[in-house]
Amino acid sequence: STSAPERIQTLREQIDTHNHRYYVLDEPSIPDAEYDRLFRELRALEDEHPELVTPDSPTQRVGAKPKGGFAEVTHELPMLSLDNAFSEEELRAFVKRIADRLSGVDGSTLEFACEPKLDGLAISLLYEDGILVRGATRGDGYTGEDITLNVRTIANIPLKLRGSGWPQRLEVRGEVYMPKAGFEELNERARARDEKTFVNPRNAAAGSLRQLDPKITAQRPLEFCSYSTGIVEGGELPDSHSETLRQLREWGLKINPEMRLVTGADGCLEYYRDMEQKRGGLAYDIDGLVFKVDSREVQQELGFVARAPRWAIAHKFPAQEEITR
Ligand SMILES: NC(=O)n1nc(-c2ccco2)nc1N
Repeated sequence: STSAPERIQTLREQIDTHNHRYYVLDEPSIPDAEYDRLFRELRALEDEHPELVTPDSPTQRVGAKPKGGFAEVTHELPMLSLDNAFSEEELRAFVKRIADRLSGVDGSTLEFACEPKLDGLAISLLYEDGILVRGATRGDGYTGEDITLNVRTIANIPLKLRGSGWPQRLEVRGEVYMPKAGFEELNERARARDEKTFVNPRNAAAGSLRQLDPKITAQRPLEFCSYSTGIVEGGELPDSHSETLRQLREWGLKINPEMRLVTGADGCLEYYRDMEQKRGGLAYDIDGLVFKVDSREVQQELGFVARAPRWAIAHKFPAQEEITR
């Protein structure tokens, strides 16, 4: 028969793989009942052998409520916001400004990575030696709140990276959001209990993440989607943004399946028209799109203006008349 440490290791690997397939690849691999059985067996073995419990075990997602408020986190690299474009002209002007700054580059051949702009809460995840060590809100871009215990409860945020080859210190940035269906169900339950409801999924996500008690956060239908990196130490990332996102997916992080590579302002505007059509049918709220110069070298050449990167723009949809939910 296999020893407890061996059985625990096997169960963890199986559960991590099922989680990856279910939450990141959207390809569930076993029936829920079978998954629950594995999870219960692991929890029972860890109860019998508490000395074998490690923070990255799938059973260690929901911690105890910390005394006092959230600790503060200073972002080593500021999490800057994005400049906005509200029209085709402004989008074209953005691309032209970039081309003008890059000697001899024709904007129509410049590659852009396009992503939906998720309407949630921006957070930072810090992985050291592949282990999730900290989660923080964006805050004002320079200082945020330490919400590590809360982000650990979000099922599609890996507690440890998959595969290998990640930098010793890797900061992953992305959005925590609440899918529309989860938002409706949450408000339905709140109404049934005469509790307060949330105005929209963005507020619901913010409210759920900034709960002091992780047990409450754990009950909220939150998801994470990564869209950029911050600190990278002790290792290399691919040369382009789109390749970096694909690498993050290999390491177990969710990226948005609507991400596309296009060329020039025309390519961005075609993506804008496509996504304007798809928007209503998406499982989550978006308030625009984000276009980023794909080449990291060109991003570094363009740098940032005081407030936002020169190399990225958020192209917002016209504000929807307040739809009654
Ligand atoms: N909110 C959102 O979906 N974002 N935000 C960025 C971003 C902000 C700064 C660099 O990239 N990218 C995406 N998809």
